[in-house]
Amino acid sequence: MGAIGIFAIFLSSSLCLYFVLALIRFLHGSNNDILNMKNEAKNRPMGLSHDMMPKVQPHIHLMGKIYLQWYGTQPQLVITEPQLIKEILNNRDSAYPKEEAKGYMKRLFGDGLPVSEGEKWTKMKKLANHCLPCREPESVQSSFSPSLLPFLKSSILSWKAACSLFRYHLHINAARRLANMIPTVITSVEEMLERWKHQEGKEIEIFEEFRVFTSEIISKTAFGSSYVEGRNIFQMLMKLASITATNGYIHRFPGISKIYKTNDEIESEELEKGIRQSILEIIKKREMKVTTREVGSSTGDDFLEILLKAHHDANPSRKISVQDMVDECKTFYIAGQETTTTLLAWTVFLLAIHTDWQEKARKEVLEFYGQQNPNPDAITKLKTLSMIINESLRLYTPALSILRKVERESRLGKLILPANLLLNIAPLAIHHDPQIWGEDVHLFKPERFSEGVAKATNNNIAAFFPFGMGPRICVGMNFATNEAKIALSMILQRFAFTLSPTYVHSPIQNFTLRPQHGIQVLLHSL
Ligand code: HEM
Repeated sequence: MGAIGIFAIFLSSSLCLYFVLALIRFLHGSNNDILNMKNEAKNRPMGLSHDMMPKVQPHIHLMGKIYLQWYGTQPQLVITEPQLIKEILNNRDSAYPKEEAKGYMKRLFGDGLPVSEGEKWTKMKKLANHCLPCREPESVQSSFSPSLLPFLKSSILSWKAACSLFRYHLHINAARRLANMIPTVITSVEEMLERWKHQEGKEIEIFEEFRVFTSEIISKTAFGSSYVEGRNIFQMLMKLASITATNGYIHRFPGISKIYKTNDEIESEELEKGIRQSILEIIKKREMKVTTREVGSSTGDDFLEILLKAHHDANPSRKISVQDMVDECKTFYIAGQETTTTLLAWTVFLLAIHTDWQEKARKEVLEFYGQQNPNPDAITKLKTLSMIINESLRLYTPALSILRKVERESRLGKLILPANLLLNIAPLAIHHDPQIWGEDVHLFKPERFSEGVAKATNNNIAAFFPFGMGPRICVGMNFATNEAKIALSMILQRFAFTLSPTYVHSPIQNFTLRPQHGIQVLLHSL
């Protein structure tokens, strides 16, 4: 039968594994090992050591770079082999779809874009791409009407021409969206930096600062409302995300929640209802604005406006429901804010330690804008800042897990995977693999990216994928990196910063990879 057959049988005896893993967990300590690391934090160097990854969960090493761990009540394969990752994420036969959201994940995302599949996903992705500065090859295919596709593909020339035309349209569209978002981002950075002025020479906690900032940006650009209006939703979503993160790996017998609900389950249900109610109010307000709007005036084509238009679309195949609108609003709040906050906070942290790179980045910013505000043209040319952001995304990858399931029995490399097996792709582990990045993998060296991502990864696209890859690549990738570049440029123009002696290094997994005790820096006006 061979190793492959034995492996398949091994996986199917899931109940047996449940007890094995429970025992390992008992022997190794709690499932919150990474959370418990704070006690050792003071003695730890300022990095993320490779051995932190396996410690996230008790696991069994299966073969090569494949591990087995337990997710809730299901076994999960943790894959840290780039070749296999590429195969999974680029698969186009629906062999590795997203797992249907259940329990806490369902309450958090509903059936929104990150968890939906099939036609619904295509429809929602188109809507999201419509309002964010994006560029992804998948859009080429999905943007032509299905009835036109056979005609366009009938000749290689007409297909190539259609793709070029579409790419040009995307380029113009992306540039327009970037130009649209810049004034909003600049205003919010200015407000944040105005607060910072009064902290000259004092300590400031930047994770919280960036949380407020990114919340405001996503509110304004996606919903046209202010952060204050959305504050309640944010607080509830953050609480729900935190409960989801802590409960993700907790073992409960299937169906037990129907008989007995934990405090977290009760609280998460209430949060879900509260979030839905608040989002419905924002939608209602906007709907009233739209109906009473004077002819010719517009609140722009922000995401909410695009969702509302789709909700009222006369064509049933394009129409979306009220629940779809709520789910997508939640997605934008959660996916758009938490990840970008993490990126900004760890980048400032790294620059606060590596003041030589802080100086280099400042020099570049001053060369491009002087004391002027960032402009679309210069933003795309900030090479040093892009290298720094990439290195920050490599060392402190915000999204720790990319989850898929095996739809039907499939061959992956040398393995035959049984249907319904969960796959956990771990970008952080790949980004910290010394075999890919060299022995200095844990060091902050933005120069790795001086000749682009392809060169840094030896053309191995699956060696660096902080935004995922393939059809499900992040729709907010350009939005997030542009937002980060604008904020960092404006900070560098006005302040020098160093790490405060009170800072305790303790990165934890709580939905994203975040600093458990915040990041304290000392500000010096320039
Ligand atoms: C530094 C910032 C960000 C990081 C690191 C990040 C990371 C990711 C990753 C890894 C995925 C792929 C998940 C998968 O394949 O299962 C993803 C998907 C997604 N992201 Fe982001 N993201 C960021 C910012 C944003 C922003 C600003 C938005 C929205 C405004 C956003 C919206 C989404 C959505 C809707 C998806 C689902 C796409 C799909 O399933 O087709 N993200 N993101």
